[in-house]
Amino acid sequence: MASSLLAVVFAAILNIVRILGLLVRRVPDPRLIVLTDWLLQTALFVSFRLLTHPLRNFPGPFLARFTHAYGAFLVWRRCSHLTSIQLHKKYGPVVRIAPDRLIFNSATAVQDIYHNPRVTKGRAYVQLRQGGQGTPNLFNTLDKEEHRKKRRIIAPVISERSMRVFEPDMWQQLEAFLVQLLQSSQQNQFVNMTPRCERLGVDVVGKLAFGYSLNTQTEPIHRVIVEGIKTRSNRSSLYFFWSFLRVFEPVFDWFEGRHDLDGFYRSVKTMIEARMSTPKESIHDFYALASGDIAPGEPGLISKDLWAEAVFFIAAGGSTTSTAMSGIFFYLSRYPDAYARLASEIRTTFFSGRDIRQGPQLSSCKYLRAVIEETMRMSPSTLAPGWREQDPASVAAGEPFIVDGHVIPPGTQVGVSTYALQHDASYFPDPYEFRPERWLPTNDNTPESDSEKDARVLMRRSFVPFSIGDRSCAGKAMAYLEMSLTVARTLWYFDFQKAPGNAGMLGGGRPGRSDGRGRRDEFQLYDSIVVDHDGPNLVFTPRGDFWKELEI
Ligand code: HEM
Repeated sequence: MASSLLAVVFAAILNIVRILGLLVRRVPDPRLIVLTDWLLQTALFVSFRLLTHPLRNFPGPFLARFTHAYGAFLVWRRCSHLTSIQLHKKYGPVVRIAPDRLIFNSATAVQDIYHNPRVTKGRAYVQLRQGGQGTPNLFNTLDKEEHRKKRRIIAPVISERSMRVFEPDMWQQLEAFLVQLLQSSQQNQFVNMTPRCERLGVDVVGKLAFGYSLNTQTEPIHRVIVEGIKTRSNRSSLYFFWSFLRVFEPVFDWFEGRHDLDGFYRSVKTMIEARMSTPKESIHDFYALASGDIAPGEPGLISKDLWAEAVFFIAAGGSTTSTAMSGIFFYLSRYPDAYARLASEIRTTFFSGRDIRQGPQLSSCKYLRAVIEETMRMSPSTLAPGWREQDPASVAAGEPFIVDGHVIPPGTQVGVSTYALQHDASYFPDPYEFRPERWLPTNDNTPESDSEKDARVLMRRSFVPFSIGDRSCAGKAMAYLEMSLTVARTLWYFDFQKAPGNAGMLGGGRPGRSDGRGRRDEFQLYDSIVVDHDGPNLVFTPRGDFWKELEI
């Protein structure tokens, strides 16, 4: 109320100043008038933001109070996850990172934001629609009822049950991955795991989405999908933070070209068209399971709904798992004890590489699960906070929205940096140490004390790589299956270590850097909607004659 009153007063002052400006137009130098007008407007704007903005009492960098440019600059430098740790150290568990955005860093805030029926996705997600206004998909729908409907349609495609039917297709793609590793090992070449895992991820999701063999692992034709996903993601992450930047789209096109983006869209179109000409029920895929509810379009045309879901599905399923898998290979090549323990678990649980399938034996590999979780803790596949805001229905009902004890004004977007939270020493002691054991029960038989139990519960609640609540990842079962099969089968057929010399350093930090990238044994991530990375470079050696099982 007070702030709207002040806004009216400021507007009145501004108008008086403008009228005065008109009156003095006889002054010979009009530049002076423009300058005075501009200075006054700026002074009024700054005073308004400092004195009356509903978020004025939240701490944060001075510039972030006035403009989204501060946060957008961090996104552009691809380091906002690293900076959020520094900001939380400086300002505490809540930081104002933009005029209308707050980031939090506590287990309580995670529950208050992501597990809260009064909350919906923030309006920033509209920027993740094609062109910033296109048809909403499951991921960027804001309306809760519309989201529920979409989720009911798509969740069965990637459920645990669906994965039982889909596993042979995943297996086939994984076989190609292993054969490629074998060939590199026979040619004594080291392997950069980032492109290998990216191509595996895309091939798997292409099969699941439209029963289509993209074969990016073995042929170059559709590899542009991987680059296209990255280009789209880099731009979207800027718009996700500051929608104004979309006006520069033609400039980005001019500098970067649209080759990758157009190639990505062309490949998706090829897949959909090929699938639409095949009988629907003949393949177990997204198209067969979901196209009854998502109108596929007139014969020969792809509907906007199907297109929006397909573009997201390919990107979500293809890139996230590849980040986690590259991270797992990175950490195993740096931590010999973890490598030895995991290799021993895999090699004693199964009798042959052919037995490594979904089921109780794979589930019994507790250390494998711990390695996956520890990797996703240290190097989560999504770095940008998932922005949320109070649902309009809750605002209309006059309900309060409280996060970690703070009353959040309507229209404010709030989020948690998964990276910062998962590196908070109060939840994860020695947060930069890769220690899968933290996810396992202790071996000794001494019962857990109350404080140990509390610490374990708190650690679990602060581990959120898939997010939580009704907008959490729908593809979790698929992701765990893909990561488990890939790592277990690789360790069955091969031993690996980091490449010798400088090549072996790829993927790690550079000692001496003070920007959060100074840790040699931390897998370096570059912030974007789809996280970017490079490496590790690894040398593979086949184990005995086990490789002969592979279908070359
Ligand atoms: C390690 C692998 C993965 C990680 C860490 C991950 C993480 C996430 C996160 C954090 C979200 C919520 C994002 C937000 O709120 O902005 C999300 C949403 C989603 N993910 Fe994943 N994801 C992974 C793999 C997959 C896979 C393989 C699929 C399957 C194609 C998938 C499908 C989805 C879908 C459909 C949503 C939207 C859910 C909704 O809004 O209802 N994800 N994922």
